[in-house]
Amino acid sequence: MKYESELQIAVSAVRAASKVCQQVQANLVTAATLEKKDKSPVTVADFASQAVVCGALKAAFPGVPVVGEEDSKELREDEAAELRAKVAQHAGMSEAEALEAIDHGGFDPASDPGVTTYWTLDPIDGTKGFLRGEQYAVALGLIENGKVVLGVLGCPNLDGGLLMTAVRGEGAKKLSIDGEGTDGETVGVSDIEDVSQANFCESVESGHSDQDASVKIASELGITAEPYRIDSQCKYAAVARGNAAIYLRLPTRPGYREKIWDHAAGMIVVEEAGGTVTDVLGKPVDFSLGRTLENNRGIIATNGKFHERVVEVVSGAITVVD
Ligand SMILES: Nc1ncnc2c1ncn2[C@@H]1O[C@H](COP(=O)(O)OS(=O)(=O)O)[C@@H](OP(=O)(O)O)[C@H]1O
Ligand SMILES: [Mg+2]
Ligand SMILES: [Mg+2]
Ligand SMILES: [Mg+2]
Repeated sequence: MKYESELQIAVSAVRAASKVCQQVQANLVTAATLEKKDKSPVTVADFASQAVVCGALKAAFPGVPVVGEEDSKELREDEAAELRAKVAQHAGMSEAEALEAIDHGGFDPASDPGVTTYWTLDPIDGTKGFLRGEQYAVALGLIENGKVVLGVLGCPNLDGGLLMTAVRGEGAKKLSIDGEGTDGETVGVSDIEDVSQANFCESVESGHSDQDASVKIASELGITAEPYRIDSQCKYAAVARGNAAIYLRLPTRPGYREKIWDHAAGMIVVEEAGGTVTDVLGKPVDFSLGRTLENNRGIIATNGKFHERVVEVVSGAITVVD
């Protein structure tokens, strides 16, 4: 199999980071933090998760850079001493090791177009879901020449903890988050062919996807099922295993660019499960342009049976402003 050692390391790193996140969610997300809308639990988990994954990638593949969502700037400040200690404790590292590992994720592909192979990491995707005690994901993808070739998506709260993996051309698999190794059950998209019978998933947060537009689009497609709102790249997992046939992420404001780590792992999992992923205008998703998907707007993922029809209706229903 291709990418065998990359997959092995990625799976074990995402499993370890998922456990760190589960522990933080169990210990630090409380009724009091929910009440106060206190974001500190996710901050600890975000940094610790990035430290764990980047530490493992740096040890195994020192020459392959990582495009991670977080950096250690805030964590290095004097006022962050307490936070820094918590991060190191949850990551199981010294403070210096944790800071160094986090900064291994500081690569920007736009800064060096000669580098065409890199990892991209979202240490916690769906931070708002994490804080609500709901769904979130640890998402790691490997990019080569602008395309995702491998993805590992940890979904610690989905069905008691599952992990989806995909290697380009080799299908998508479902593994337990607590297990070992990389063997798993093959997953496949829904086989619904009539779009009116499909259901779609979207963000819980209305600021991340235009939920008013999705109501109109669903009605035009003849879809009557309620939207399935779920946080994070768990939406891609839902499409990959047939819980939803469509994922709509519709631009909410001009100027926003999707981040590569918000899509790499989820996208390859859906594609390898038999689905199709493009942006809202039907363009292929280009991961070669830096930390963002500069040339794409929004996302449409489907089971592949009526993708063009969905793109057509979405293109007619929304105006994409730069
Ligand atoms: N305006 C806008 N449009 C689109 N996307 C945005 C926007 N603002 C933020 N983000 C990114 O959304 C990521 C969270 O994704 P979801 O919407 O799937 O999850 S959630 O409903 O917020 O839980 C979230 O990822 P995390 O920061 O990792 O949680 C952001 O990178
Ligand atoms: Mg994210
Ligand atoms: Mg994140
Ligand atoms: Mg974020």
